Amino acid sequence: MGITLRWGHARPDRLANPDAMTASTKRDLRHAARSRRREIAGRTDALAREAAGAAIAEAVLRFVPEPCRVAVYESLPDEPPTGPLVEALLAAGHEVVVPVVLDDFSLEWRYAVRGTSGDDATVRRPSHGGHTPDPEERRGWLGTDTLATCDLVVTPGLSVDSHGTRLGQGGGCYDRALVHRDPSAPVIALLHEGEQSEVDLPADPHDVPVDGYVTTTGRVVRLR
Ligand SMILES: Nc1nc2c(c(=O)[nH]1)N(C=O)[C@@H](CNc1ccc(C(=O)N[C@@H](CCC(=O)O)C(=O)O)cc1)CN2
Ligand SMILES: Nc1ncnc2c1ncn2[C@@H]1O[C@H](COP(=O)(O)OP(=O)(O)OP(=O)(O)O)[C@@H](O)[C@H]1O
Repeated sequence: MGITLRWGHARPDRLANPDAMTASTKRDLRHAARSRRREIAGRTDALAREAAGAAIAEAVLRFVPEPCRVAVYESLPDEPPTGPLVEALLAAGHEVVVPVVLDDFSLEWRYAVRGTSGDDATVRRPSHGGHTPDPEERRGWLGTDTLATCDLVVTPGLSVDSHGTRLGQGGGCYDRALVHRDPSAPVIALLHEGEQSEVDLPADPHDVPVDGYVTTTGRVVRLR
């Protein structure tokens, strides 16, 4: 008896717009990656988190031998910790900038302050319950094209595949910001150990690949 292949029906709206096709796939992958991240964070105690922060700091610092400007971000409780990295970079004399999300999902940048960490407002736009900056604060912003002046860009991400395709939080904030980067500056994502993707992630034309990633065990993986 022959095998009958049962083809599914293509949804015309998805076929007409490849971006829409990856958008729904990305949504599912993001959902799974977020629950994996919650699970990893749930079994990471304070001591392990401290070790992860130190391992990331040590690994990333090896990328920046000369005093330079590094873009980092203020990690949320479930994310690989960036606090020790910011501290270590500042202590070594580097300039550190961190993002502020704007209503149109673009990112502004400001100098990092020692000891501050991300909270809910970090990933909420001002018009959607996030932090609304006052004029004084705005005066300290460095411009949405600040990545052009950075020698190393450290991005958040839920997963990265072997080509450097990064799955982010879905705002497209980093894709917009990375348009401005200096092409000679490495872009690296931070992941919990185990979050790297063994299968190819869907990539849209706007997705800017990362050059590698660093994990919470201090493992450095160069991809490009
Ligand atoms: N720690 C950290 N900081 C970061 C990021 C990150 O992933 N981690 N970002 C990585 O890109 C940027 C912010 N990314 C964002 C991605 C999505 C939405 C968003 O869809 N927000 C919804 C409300 C979400 C909620 O209520 O929880 C909205 O504003 O409508 C906002 C910001 C910049 N800073
Ligand atoms: N350079 C860009 N200019 C305008 N819109 C963009 C740009 N990059 C991405 N977007 C839009 O942002 C939305 C989210 O994109 P995507 O799903 O790739 O986000 P992500 O990479 O997971 O998020 P992030 O970059 O914040 O980590 C999409 O609707 C996409 O069209």
